[in-house]
Order: sequence, then C-alpha cells, then structure tokens
Amino acid sequence: MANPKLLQSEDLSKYILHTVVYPREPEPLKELRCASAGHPFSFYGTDPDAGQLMAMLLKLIQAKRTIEVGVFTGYSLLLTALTIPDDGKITAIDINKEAYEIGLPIIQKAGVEHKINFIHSPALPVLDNLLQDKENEGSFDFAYVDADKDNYLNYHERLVKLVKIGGLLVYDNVLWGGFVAMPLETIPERKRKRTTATMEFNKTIAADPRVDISIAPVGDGVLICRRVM
Ligand SMILES: C[S@@+](CC[C@H](N)C(=O)[O-])C[C@H]1O[C@@H](n2cnc3c(N)ncnc32)[C@H](O)[C@@H]1O
Ligand SMILES: O=c1cc(-c2ccc(O)cc2)oc2c(O)c(O)ccc12
Repeated sequence: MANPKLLQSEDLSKYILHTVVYPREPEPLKELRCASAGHPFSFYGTDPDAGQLMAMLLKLIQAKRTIEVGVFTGYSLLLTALTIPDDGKITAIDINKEAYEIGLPIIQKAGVEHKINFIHSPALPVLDNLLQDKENEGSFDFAYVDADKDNYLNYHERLVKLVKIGGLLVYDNVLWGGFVAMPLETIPERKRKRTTATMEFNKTIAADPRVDISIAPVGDGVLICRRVM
C-alpha cells in the first residue's frame, strides 16, 4: 500500500515504491513485510523506501558492527543482516519480544540469524552497560534508531560515543508525518508530546558539532548523522 506521508501525493509515493523500491526489495524482506501486515501496529515497520536508503548507507561505509534500537517484527533488522558481511554483528534491542518472534522464522530461513544478538530490554540501560566497557567506545560502524521518540536525544548521547568517527547514526521518523512543521494547535492532542520531542531532537542535533547531518525526506523522514569528532 502506498503511503503519501511526506510527499502528500499518493501517486508519487506509489510511483517511487513500484518503480524503484519493490522491484529491488529482497524476497525475505517482502515476506517479512507481508507477515507483519496483519499486526495491529504494522505501520511501525520501517518504510521500504527508507530501508532502501539504509541498505545503501550500510554498503557505502561497509558496515560490519551495527546497533539497532527498536526492532518490532524485524524489517530494518533483517535488511541490515542481509546487507552486512557474513561475519558482521548486529546488536538489536527491543522491549517487545513477541513482535520479534513474528519475523524470526523468516530471518532464520534467510540464513542470517547468526549475525544477530537480540536483547530483550529497554534500550537505555543496555547502551549504558555497553559504555561501561571502554572497548565499546567508537566500536560500532552504524546505529539505527526507530523506537520511543521521546528518548531519541538520550539515545543520541550514548550512541555518538559508541559509533566510531566516520560512522553513521540514522534516526527514523524525524519529520513525524509532517507535524514538526505545523502550528501546535492544529496537531491532534495525542500527537503533540511526540511532535515537540521530535522538534527538540532535530533542533539539538542541528547544533551538535560532533556530527555532520542531512535529513532525507523518505519514509517518515530519516536523519543521517556522520560522527566527525
Ligand atoms: C517503530 S517500531 C520499530 C520498527 C522496526 N525498526 C522495523 O523496521 O520494523 C518501535 C519499536 O520500539 C520498541 N521500543 C519502544 N520503547 C523502547 C525502549 N525504551 N527500548 C527498546 N525498545 C523500545 C517498541 O517495542 C517497538 O517494537
Ligand atoms: O505511530 C507511531 C508510533 C511509533 C512509536 C511510538 C512509541 C514508541 O515507544 C515506539 C514507536 O512509531 C512509529 C513509527 O516508527 C512509524 O514509522 C510510524 C508511526 C509510528
């Protein structure tokens, strides 16, 4: 299903998905997307166009050691596992193991489970724990965050230390369906807290000298940060 989200044009979204994204989507990812479609939160899954960009970034930096905060049924996780080399490793963290178990048989069938260390936990203590060991500092090539939006700044503070200089930190949903650019009073009340958190996050990252940045308006808005110091 096409999702007009940011482009505001269902036809253009459909065009992009059907012309350049779906024809190149690996079969296991298609299968995982279909297996997740019946889930009440199926919209949580990383958008396939954002996924395509993510795979490109992983390849460009030849990522081997990655970390993911927010797994759900595993679309972005499987994408990463299919993209990094056979001896690559992904530390993947989520509080929801049931959702991960929906995608797990497909991950196993794709022959990439050995690259995954799934940690069933809130992410912050896991990141803090990793930082207890100095050896983990600057040891990751790539980090992907697609979890509780209110914590993005907390994740950034930890991940920027865990990712090496020259490595990438990628954040999903930074344009939050376009709400970040709307007057607050026009935004449904239940969406306001996350909208202000996302606005605050974007503003803070824009002023963070430790990273180069770019927002790609694919999916729901993907912020790419490159650690520079
Ligand atoms: C949008 S979904 C992730 C989608 C996933 N990247 C994909 O491609 O399918 C967000 C996930 O973040 C997880 N989550 C929320 N709060 C969390 C926290 N504090 N620590 C770890 N995971 C969390 C939720 O359980 C949910 O599975
Ligand atoms: O509508 C959502 C909500 C989330 C979300 C909310 C709270 C959490 O603790 C985690 C995730 O994430 C979304 C998402 O990643 C997306 O691509 C679309 C919509 C939502």
